[in-house]
Amino acid sequence: MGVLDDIVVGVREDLAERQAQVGLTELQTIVATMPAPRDMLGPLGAPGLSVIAEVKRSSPSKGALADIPDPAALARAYAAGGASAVSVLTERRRFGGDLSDLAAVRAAVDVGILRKDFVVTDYQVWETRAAGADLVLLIVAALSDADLARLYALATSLGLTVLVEVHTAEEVRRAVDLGARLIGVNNRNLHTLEVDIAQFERLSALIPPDRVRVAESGLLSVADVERVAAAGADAVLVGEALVKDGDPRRAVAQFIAAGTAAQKGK
Ligand SMILES: O=C(O)c1ccccc1NCC(=O)[C@H](O)[C@H](O)COP(=O)(O)O
Repeated sequence: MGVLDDIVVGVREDLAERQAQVGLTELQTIVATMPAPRDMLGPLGAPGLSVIAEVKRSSPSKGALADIPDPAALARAYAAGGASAVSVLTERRRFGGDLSDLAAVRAAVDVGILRKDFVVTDYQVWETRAAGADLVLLIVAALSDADLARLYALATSLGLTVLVEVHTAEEVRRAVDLGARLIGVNNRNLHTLEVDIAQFERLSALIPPDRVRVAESGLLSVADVERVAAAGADAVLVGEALVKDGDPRRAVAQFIAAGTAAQKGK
């Protein structure tokens, strides 16, 4: 069993506990009273490089990354630096996250919020919307075509923008066939945890130009961000480099400026 399969087993166990506490009907009642999510395709595809800045405490590949006692404060720094969206890892066992982090970030910033988790059921999509997220991640490698299509349709019907994550040429094909508007190339292989930022360079050309392209994972320096921006990234999703930086506001602003310049020079 690869790392991704292992993570999903734990996610399903934790999910069963939450479902026993809050039923689907209760979530649907909450959602019915909520304002519509922000549409994030426009901001992420706007001219210049957009940054999706992640709240990430730990990871299977690197272990503990940063104490983040106040996710809202970190999110405010990201937004002040110009981040278009904040990604909140809500998986508990491997990433030290929680849905309450997302709620705290929602209350603190007015930019888009991505729920970064391993979404494999309809319940999680409703839960994402009820928590106040604007975007949800669907990982192609974790889903059959039928599940991917059903979850995508549900999420879009709830007003969520879906970030469809791929890592191989075959997964790009599945994402494009699905009609995904926002496609993220994860430079990290979720079965082996190997990272290679050339993966974005290889797959970017396979994504039709009318889709918004996100380069995800392993972007640790300005040079890395410049590289993917020159290869066609409209946006980058960055965790480790930002949570380990003593000045996340400045780090986000620097990535935006460098990436935007690299897009123009390509
Ligand atoms: O980060 C991991 O080790 C990881 C392992 C298995 C599944 C997912 C994983 N990360 C989730 C993410 O997608 C990243 O947190 C995100 O792309 C940011 O990556 P980074 O900038 O490398 O922290």
